[in-house]
Amino acid sequence: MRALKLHELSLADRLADLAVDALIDEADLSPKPALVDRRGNGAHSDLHLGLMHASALSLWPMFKAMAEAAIEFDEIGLPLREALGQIGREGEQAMLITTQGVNTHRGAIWALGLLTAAAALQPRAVTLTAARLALLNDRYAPQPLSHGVQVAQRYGARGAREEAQLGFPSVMQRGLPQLRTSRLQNVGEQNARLDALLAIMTELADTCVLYRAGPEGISAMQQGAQAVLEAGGSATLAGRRRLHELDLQLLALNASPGGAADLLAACLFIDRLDGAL
Ligand SMILES: CC(C)(COP(=O)(O)OP(=O)(O)OC[C@H]1O[C@@H](n2cnc3c(N)ncnc32)[C@H](O[C@H]2O[C@H](COP(=O)(O)OP(=O)(O)OP(=O)(O)O)[C@@H](O)[C@H]2O)[C@@H]1O)[C@@H](O)C(=O)NCCC(=O)NCCS
Ligand SMILES: Nc1ncnc2[nH]cnc12
Repeated sequence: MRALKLHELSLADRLADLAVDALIDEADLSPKPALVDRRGNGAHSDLHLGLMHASALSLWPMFKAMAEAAIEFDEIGLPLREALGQIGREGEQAMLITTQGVNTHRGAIWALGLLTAAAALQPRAVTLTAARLALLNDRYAPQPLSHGVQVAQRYGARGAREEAQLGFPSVMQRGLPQLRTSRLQNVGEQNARLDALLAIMTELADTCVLYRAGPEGISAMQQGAQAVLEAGGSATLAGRRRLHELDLQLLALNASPGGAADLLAACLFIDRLDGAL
């Protein structure tokens, strides 16, 4: 039988591949502070690396369907936004069936879902297009008292919704420039990705951290990440020591930066779009 060549895959297939690859690469990256990685479960009792992989793979049909919806509707508007919401909710159900009820990738469904659709629609203006989609109000979205909503009420924090509506500033202004700067310094790809994650953590109001550890957790995350970068980044001995300290500090606070992890996956996805389409 003739082997299928990569360029014979449809655009939607390739975007879904890129999104799942980004999620798996994020999960595998180690050592991430207090997050699930190759070393262990971080600050999570119900997550492990195999579950993160299975969850990422379960989302492939959802990402493909989001890209196909964007191609079919072919314009930014409420019909596409509401179709994406419906596909996202179904994807969330598929994830929960795979993980037996554990929330592995809720934030990633939101961020990477919007970016996948945006890449299918406007490959030259992906984050702007994703932001315009995120600004549209899906009339069928449920309004649960999520952790994000609870910490928004308590601390006025801006969460996943606003990050997308603003065009992913944590990725575009922090993560992606750091990823590329670290690569230019020849620190190795894994260290460049760790540095990108740390750069995202320096300013993010991660609602997972806020919910679990309040403003103290956010300060520990932001200042600790900054300290690693100022010490020379994760490829240096001084930076590694700071990274280890940050890991211990976040574990002691039970503070898991799950939102930052999702945004690292978004960063890897956007990085790879160049040249892949
Ligand atoms: C619009 C939504 C994003 C909902 O937003 P909201 O803030 O109301 O909802 P949350 O349920 O709190 O989820 C947001 C998830 O986004 C990630 N995140 C956190 N902070 C940020 C940030 N500043 N910027 C970007 N992304 C951020 C984070 O996801 C990761 O953490 C998950 C674990 O979270 P947590 O809830 O704390 O943990 P649990 O296991 O549930 O509890 P404990 O362990 O603490 O006991 C993990 O999954 C990561 O992915 C936030 O969780 C959008 O999601 C939405 O509308 N959803 C409804 C369904 C839908 O329509 N979907 C389709 C949309 S196209
Ligand atoms: N590696 C990870 N660990 C814990 N929560 C996450 N959410 C997304 N990626 C994660």
